[in-house]
Amino acid sequence: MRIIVHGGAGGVPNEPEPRQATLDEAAETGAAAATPLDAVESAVRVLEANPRFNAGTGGALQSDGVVRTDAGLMTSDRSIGAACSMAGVEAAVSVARVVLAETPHIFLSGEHAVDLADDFGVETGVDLTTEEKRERYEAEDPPQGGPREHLAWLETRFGSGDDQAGNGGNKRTTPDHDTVGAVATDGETFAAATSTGGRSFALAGRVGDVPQVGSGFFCTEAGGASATGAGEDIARVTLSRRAVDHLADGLDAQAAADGAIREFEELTGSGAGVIVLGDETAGSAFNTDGMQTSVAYK
Ligand SMILES: NC(=O)C[C@H](N)C(=O)O
Repeated sequence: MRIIVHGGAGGVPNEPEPRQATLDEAAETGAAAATPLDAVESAVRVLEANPRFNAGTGGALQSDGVVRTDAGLMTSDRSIGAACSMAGVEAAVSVARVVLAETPHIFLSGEHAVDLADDFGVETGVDLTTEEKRERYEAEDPPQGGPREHLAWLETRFGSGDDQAGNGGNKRTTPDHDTVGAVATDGETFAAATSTGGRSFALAGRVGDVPQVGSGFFCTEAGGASATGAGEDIARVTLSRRAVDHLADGLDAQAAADGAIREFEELTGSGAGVIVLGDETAGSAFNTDGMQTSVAYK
């Protein structure tokens, strides 16, 4: 098994070493798995369980102070599973896998996704909030009332506090850099997965690129990709699909990642990163200040 994992694109993390050690552990865990789907699920679960990453435990708080998790995965035969807006679910990637394996659908949301998790043995009711993120939220004088009040509150706080409309607003320095993802191959088939707590102080119920096929993740027989960064802008350009299309056009994984990020920047002026795995090659690219990755092979 060959696997590449990422720990999110954004600013340079405060403590890169322990994060890198966890990414290496995730890659090793995935490389030891039996199938590419098992590989990406098990690798992402290592990262979801670690509060240093904005996925599962340690996820970003939305405007109402709740962490809601999103994840998506896909295999090269175009099987897809995604789940979003789940309160109290650490292993979002495993819920996505339940959607893929156990339902005739590709995407489930909110309380129904949590019910599905519960019924299929994925733990629910987990406290995903870290003290540090709770304190950061409380210090921002949280909004009361309905969505209009929340929108007024998040105007100056969401992400890096810049314009949310695209057009270069979601700057490269966005602090929300800890989404996680993995792409794996056994030499014959591929799988890709991405998982996140979203973006800090987003409107309660907001869902970004991560569980949207082609945006946060994509996979065909040409290879797979997992994206991270300003989710609204990633969705605008379907970043992961773009990277995999470059593989299908014959580029190697590094050139595919570079091309996709170059186009993303030209089209949005925003910040993101992507990991790509093709036939023989792994690649990654980002236009933010940092993105940690790890590759393993067994
Ligand atoms: N840090 C991230 O990658 C955030 C994620 N792309 C989202 O918008 O939900």
